[in-house]
Amino acid sequence: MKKGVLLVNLGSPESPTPKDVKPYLDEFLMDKYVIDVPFLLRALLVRGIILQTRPKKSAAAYAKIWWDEGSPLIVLSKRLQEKIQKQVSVPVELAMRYGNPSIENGLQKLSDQGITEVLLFPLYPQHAMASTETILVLAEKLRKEKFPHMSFTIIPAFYNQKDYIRDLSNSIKRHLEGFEYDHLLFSYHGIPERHIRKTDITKSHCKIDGSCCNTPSPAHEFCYRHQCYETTKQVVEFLGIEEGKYSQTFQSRLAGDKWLTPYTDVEINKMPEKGIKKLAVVTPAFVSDCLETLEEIAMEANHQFKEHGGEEFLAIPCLNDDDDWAKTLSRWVDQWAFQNQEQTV
Ligand SMILES: C=CC1=C(C)c2cc3[nH]c(cc4nc(cc5[nH]c(cc1n2)c(C)c5CCC(=O)O)C(CCC(=O)O)=C4C)c(C)c3C=C
Ligand SMILES: [Fe+2]
Ligand SMILES: [Fe+2]
Repeated sequence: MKKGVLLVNLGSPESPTPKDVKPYLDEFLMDKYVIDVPFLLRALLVRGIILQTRPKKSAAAYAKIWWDEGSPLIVLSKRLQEKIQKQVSVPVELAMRYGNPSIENGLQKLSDQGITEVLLFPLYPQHAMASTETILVLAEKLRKEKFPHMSFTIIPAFYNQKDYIRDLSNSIKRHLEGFEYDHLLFSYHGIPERHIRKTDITKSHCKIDGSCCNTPSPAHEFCYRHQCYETTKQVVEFLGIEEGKYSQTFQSRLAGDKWLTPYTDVEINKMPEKGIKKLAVVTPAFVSDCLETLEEIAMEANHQFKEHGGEEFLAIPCLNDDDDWAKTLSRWVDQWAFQNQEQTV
């Protein structure tokens, strides 16, 4: 049995133009794990309302962060894949949940190399139905329909893995060198509160209040909110950041639903009047810098912070293709590859 790895990230449009952003957003927002309402209502909302205006606005935002080589998210994911490939003994392919290179294309490339055992690796530290789960569902559908000779091993959300916390913390520490911050903000991608309730396997634990995410429960295996708090807690412990000098918020909400609070933009705007003049922001829901970190945080939030009286703003880059992080992922891949070898011997 031959083994290979499929790294999967979110994806980006082909170019930062409304013509390419529209089909990308259509695929993304018509995913029932992202906008989780019945098909007709989803089509009405997405195609009848959101896609009438958002592609132009989003394309303008993408244009501000686009690189000569393409989308930062895809370029950075490729760099990570290449670094891992150099350090491991099995083939490593890269795919995107939306747009290209597709998951089907990635599985086909692995299949063409005779690979039957695939390590499926969603590049998300915290589990959410709109990120990890939709990858797993689509990959399984494709496996059943087109690659029945393959089997998958899944890398679960790694929000509390010692190696991840260490690499993330060390990266934050390096970027904070020489920046005397008043406050460190952990800003995570938001999700609608309803998604938290839907992924609660106990169907009763998640109250989305002050205590549920700190009270041990089997629900936490899939609770995005708990996993975000846990990442923050462990990084803060690792770095020895004192109470009051950090906080956690959720960014990038769409209009309509109630999303996880507190909201990043609302909190950042209030900070200068509370005496926070030098703000550092880290975005641990993303392993690769993307629209949401480069435009929404490094540009927009930075601007808003200063408009409200802030003085200095530091957007800490994601782990991207950090050498230690690439080494950690390579070690995880090799552990799986060799463990399986031992099992089959
Ligand atoms: C942390 C992982 C992510 C979760 C969970 C997530 C949920 C989620 N997102 C939207 C809507 C949009 N997200 C957009 C961009 C975007 N989202 C993530 C990650 C998660 N999203 C990333 C990495 C990116 C950036 C992609 C890039 O190309 O750089 C966008 C598109 C941009 C825009 O128009 O603003 C939308 C829309 C929803 C509705 C949702 C959960 C329900
Ligand atoms: Fe998103
Ligand atoms: Fe909770």
